[in-house]
Amino acid sequence: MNNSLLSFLLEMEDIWQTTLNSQLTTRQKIQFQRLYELILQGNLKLNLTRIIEPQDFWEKHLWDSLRGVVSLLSNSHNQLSVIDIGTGGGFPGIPFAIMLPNSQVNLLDSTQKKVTFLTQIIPELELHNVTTTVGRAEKIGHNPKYREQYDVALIRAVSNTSACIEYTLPLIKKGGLAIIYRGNWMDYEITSVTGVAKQLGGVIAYIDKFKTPLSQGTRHCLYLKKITKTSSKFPRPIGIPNSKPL
Ligand SMILES: C[S@@+](CC[C@H](N)C(=O)[O-])C[C@H]1O[C@@H](n2cnc3c(N)ncnc32)[C@H](O)[C@@H]1O
Repeated sequence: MNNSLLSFLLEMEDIWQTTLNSQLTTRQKIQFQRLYELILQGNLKLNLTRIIEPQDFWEKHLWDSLRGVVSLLSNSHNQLSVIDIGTGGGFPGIPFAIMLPNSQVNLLDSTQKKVTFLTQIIPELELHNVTTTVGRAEKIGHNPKYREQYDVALIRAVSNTSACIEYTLPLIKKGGLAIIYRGNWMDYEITSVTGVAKQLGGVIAYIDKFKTPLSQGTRHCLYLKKITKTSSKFPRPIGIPNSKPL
């Protein structure tokens, strides 16, 4: 077994604790190590990620995935229903599920091969709180099995912000939270984002700006709260939210 991530996790324990408000159990450390190994194996066939060095994996996949949900991590008993839209190799959804085992996480991706891979690795990670769905956010957003069913929708590196809002808000319940992971953010974007959120029944609750702890990369997370039901005209048909942002 290649233990390189595990030893890095141990080295970084203090940073993890202070920046992510949480401590890892032995089980969680082993799950992260196994996830790392499985992603490296998966990469041989599927183009899952270019982030493969242990430090980069720790910072850009594990830490970054969890920094966006830091306010939820301090209570490991949280029982939330969560969807990760465009999850790819399982980020941020799998780290979330490892840290919050009482929450239910649905990993959604439009690429069958990626979802097949995820379905295979979930039992290997001994995760009992994760399901997978293959499909487009534009389509499942109209399916009553998924529409307005989630407390939290996560979305990282999937599309422009307007499309991310159109993908997430229809899927969350009134009172739920959409968390949109971003690199850079310009203050002038607030006007258009406020307008798009309003059309979908949401408001901006908070915009968090932070730096990653090792490479000091700038990150932003947008937290949108859903305050009214989303109109049935959203999401628009496949491809439209991305090509014709609201
Ligand atoms: C760049 S990857 C990001 C993966 C992961 N979220 C991460 O941050 O590492 C984008 C993923 O979104 C998926 N995707 C893009 N548009 C989608 C849509 N409309 N519905 C569902 N999945 C989508 C793609 O198949 C791809 O796996």
